[in-house]
Amino acid sequence: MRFIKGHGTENDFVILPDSDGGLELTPGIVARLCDRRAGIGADGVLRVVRTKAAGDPAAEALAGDAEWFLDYWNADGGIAEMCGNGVRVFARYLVDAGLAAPGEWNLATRAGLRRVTVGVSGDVSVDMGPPVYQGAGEAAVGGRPYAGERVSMGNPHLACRIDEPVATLDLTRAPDFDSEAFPEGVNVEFFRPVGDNHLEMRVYERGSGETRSCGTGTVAVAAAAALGSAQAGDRLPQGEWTVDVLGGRLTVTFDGQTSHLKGPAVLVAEGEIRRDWLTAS
Ligand SMILES: N[C@@H](CCC[C@H](N)C(=O)O)C(=O)O
Repeated sequence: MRFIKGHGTENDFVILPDSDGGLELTPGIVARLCDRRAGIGADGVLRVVRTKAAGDPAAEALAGDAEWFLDYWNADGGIAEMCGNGVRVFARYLVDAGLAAPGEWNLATRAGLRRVTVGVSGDVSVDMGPPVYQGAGEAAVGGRPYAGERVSMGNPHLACRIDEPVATLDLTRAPDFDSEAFPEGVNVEFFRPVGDNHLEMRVYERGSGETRSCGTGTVAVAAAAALGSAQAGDRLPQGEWTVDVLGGRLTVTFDGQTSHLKGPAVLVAEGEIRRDWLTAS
């Protein structure tokens, strides 16, 4: 099985090319691939499959609008609806492999279509869709409660504004959250304003633990920070936000209708996964 290793602001992925959908990926295989000591190591797996061969009727319904489907898996083997950094790295891979031309086109994800803008090299940007505000929520770290804003970016987020530097948080263990509010689990972000439209953020991802970046989380915190500037009701924010994560810097732009995420998407290595390792229990 061929693989490529890539990352977006150090949110890292094992990319598995599977154009015609022959690969039988299981939660166990994904967890082993993502294992940082006994596997390749990653925050998640991106299976690259033609939308019409995705093996998922909801995805295949998007085949007329997007040639490729992002089949995203978290490091623990769970599936997620969307991955903002993953989409960007996936697009970089498609262009690098000659499977898509540089330019602007749709990708299919479990959260629907996402439009990417990708050149021959450099940053990749993606239309992430409008953030969906879902009201207040709460998480706790080491027994200390943090109030946050629930935001859906296709996947669930709780964006908690804090006053102290994010470096002071201990995220070695998963934050506690209300499982009735988040029956499917949640990605929990902690952010602090550090300048005009400028935030720092750390994230504890559902299914992956603390990661060095999260694209959907970045948009969620910018949306939560912008909430005060949005008018009550159905208006969405406008403006550009810089979000510093442990692995670098991302830019989030709101135009009153949707959100765009822009940042680096880097391919690092490629190789073969040994069949004997893959089939060993
Ligand atoms: N790192 C990703 C988000 C990956 C999915 C997330 N862990 C979930 O379960 O929803 C990003 O860049 O958005």
